[in-house]
Amino acid sequence: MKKSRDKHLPLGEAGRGLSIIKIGGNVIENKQELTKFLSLFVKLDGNKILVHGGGKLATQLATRLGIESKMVEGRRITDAETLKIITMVYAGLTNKNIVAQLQTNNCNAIGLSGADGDTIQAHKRPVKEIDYGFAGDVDGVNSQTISKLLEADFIPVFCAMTHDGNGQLLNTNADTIAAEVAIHMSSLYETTLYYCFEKKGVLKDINDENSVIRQIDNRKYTILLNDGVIADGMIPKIDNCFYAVERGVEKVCIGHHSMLDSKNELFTTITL
Ligand SMILES: Nc1ncnc2c1ncn2[C@@H]1O[C@H](COP(=O)(O)OP(=O)(O)O)[C@@H](O)[C@H]1O
Ligand SMILES: CC(=O)N[C@@H](CCC(=O)OP(=O)(O)O)C(=O)O
Repeated sequence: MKKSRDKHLPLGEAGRGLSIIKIGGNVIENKQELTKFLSLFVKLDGNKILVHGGGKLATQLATRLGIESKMVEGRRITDAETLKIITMVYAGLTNKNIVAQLQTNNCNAIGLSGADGDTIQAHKRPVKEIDYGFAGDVDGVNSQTISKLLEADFIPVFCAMTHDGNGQLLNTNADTIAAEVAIHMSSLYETTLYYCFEKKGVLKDINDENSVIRQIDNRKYTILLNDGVIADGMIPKIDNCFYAVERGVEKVCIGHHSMLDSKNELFTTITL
């Protein structure tokens, strides 16, 4: 168990474990899956934090409003109109629905964007070859504030939004938010980060649901990338996993949300 590096925290509290779970659009949009996930989430022992995406729903709403969604390498180009849509979808509809559902399960969830309690500070991504618009790169996470919420028995539920401290909300990928929160919280808690998605883990054969690769280290990752086994959204996801492990997160897993059930051992663990 890690000891607290913070003098203000009671040691007993700070030394406990913390689970950070990220869910994406495929879980959020499927009512039955979301309910199943949330019932597993509430049963998890110890401190916990939920981070959710919802990119698919934002794309659907944008289409209905006649706004085209542009993605580059899995990241949304966020112009002023798109920022309004994602604020409504992520910080509004999705976040509040999840919080309300958790409340029905006796789980005292509190919905947050990075602006709430100044929990996640970011800056607008500088324009290089691509102008991502109002996309935020994370500068810092206020682990003290988040820890105070945990100590007060709140369950933080983060959406995929940060702020720049000058009144500007920014769109930040939910996988990145989960990694950054996990990294900063790992100085106070023994932290495990779970990336939940619709498959059982990183698959050797994308068409074979049971071909889960149980462990991926740096060397194996390079081989899998070269062989084209890992592609699309899985590349930035695994990059986030390595980023988190390299910076002190104890354990990082990718799999179906059923991996939160201690009886299920089929998922992927990322190690250095
Ligand atoms: N080897 C692989 N194993 C599992 N999924 C993979 C693999 N390679 C690519 N993928 C794709 O990565 C996707 C997950 O990334 P993404 O869509 O960004 O996740 P999320 O649902 O968390 O937003 C999967 O839906 C799958 O299509
Ligand atoms: C900058 C950026 O790309 N942000 C993401 C945030 C939502 C997200 O990450 O949703 P999923 O986890 O469901 O994919 C987006 O707008 O799509």
